[in-house]
Amino acid sequence: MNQARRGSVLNFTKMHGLGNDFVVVDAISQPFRLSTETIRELGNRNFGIGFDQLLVVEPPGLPDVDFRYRIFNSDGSEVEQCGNGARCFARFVRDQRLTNKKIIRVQTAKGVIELRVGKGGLITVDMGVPEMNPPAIPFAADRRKEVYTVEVAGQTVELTALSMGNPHGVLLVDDVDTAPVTELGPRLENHPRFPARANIGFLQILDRSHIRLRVFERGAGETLACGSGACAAVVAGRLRGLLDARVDVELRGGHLVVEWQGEGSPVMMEGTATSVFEGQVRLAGEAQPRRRKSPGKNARQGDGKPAQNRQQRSRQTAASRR
Ligand SMILES: N[C@@H](CCC[C@H](N)C(=O)O)C(=O)O
Repeated sequence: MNQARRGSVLNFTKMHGLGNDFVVVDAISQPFRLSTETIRELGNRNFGIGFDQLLVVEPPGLPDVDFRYRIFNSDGSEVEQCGNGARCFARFVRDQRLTNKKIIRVQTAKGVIELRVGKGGLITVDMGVPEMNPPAIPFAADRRKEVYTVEVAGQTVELTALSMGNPHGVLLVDDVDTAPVTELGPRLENHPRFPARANIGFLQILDRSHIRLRVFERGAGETLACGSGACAAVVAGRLRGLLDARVDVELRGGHLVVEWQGEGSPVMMEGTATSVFEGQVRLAGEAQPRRRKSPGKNARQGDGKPAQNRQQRSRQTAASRR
């Protein structure tokens, strides 16, 4: 096997959706394979680049699909869904000229999602049909309910459990500013009733079409916004009979519009995607095998760690919101 010199360079783009921030990597045009440890190091805000999620663009493995979309939390875990990431993914593949389509079909670990690039840079994501069946979430319960009681930290809380492709628990609170996000968030994320862990949303209803939301994300902690969490919150509010079909969701980092017509319908989410800068990181450790001239469909390249003398070049420093 040919070996490139140690310390290969990985090109990336730093992006965010309402402050939920991402490092996005094109794994079609460059070799990419990172260990869990390296992803954690790159995600570290003090010693790495810093991100809530790492998003990887790969060639699709299915017909009639444009790309494969892989998502890693900053703790290194690979997950099924990321709503804000999906909007950034759509903007990234167009900015990088990997496609010029306005409707982009993307393969995720939980099926195919569709991204639509609209006017003014707004991107709409069809997040799929929410799943409320406990084993499919997964959530430990003998039957489906709209509201479950859960014992946590010596108290009983009520939550709605559902999957948006990834697992969510949603609690109703009077005021998100005083909600026990950092106390209950990590405990519920790791609660035994969520065997795959979960994202925990704290939902405040302002009126039937306006909510406020904070989300303690699985594998990333509290983020400024969570797209799948916003969808889960609207579904939870609708299941409880508290919300209309189209809802403005106010998160700490900005607003999203989420629409759900009800049982059996997909959830639609609309919002912005922002590109912040492009950079390079030099990866030390394991040598990166050279990419062959015509890589096979599933070709994967070596493993690497961020080097001590990491270089990041900022080619575009001003954030450009579209
Ligand atoms: N920030 C995301 C969700 C990312 C994945 C999540 N932390 C999980 O583990 O399921 C979003 O915008 O949906």
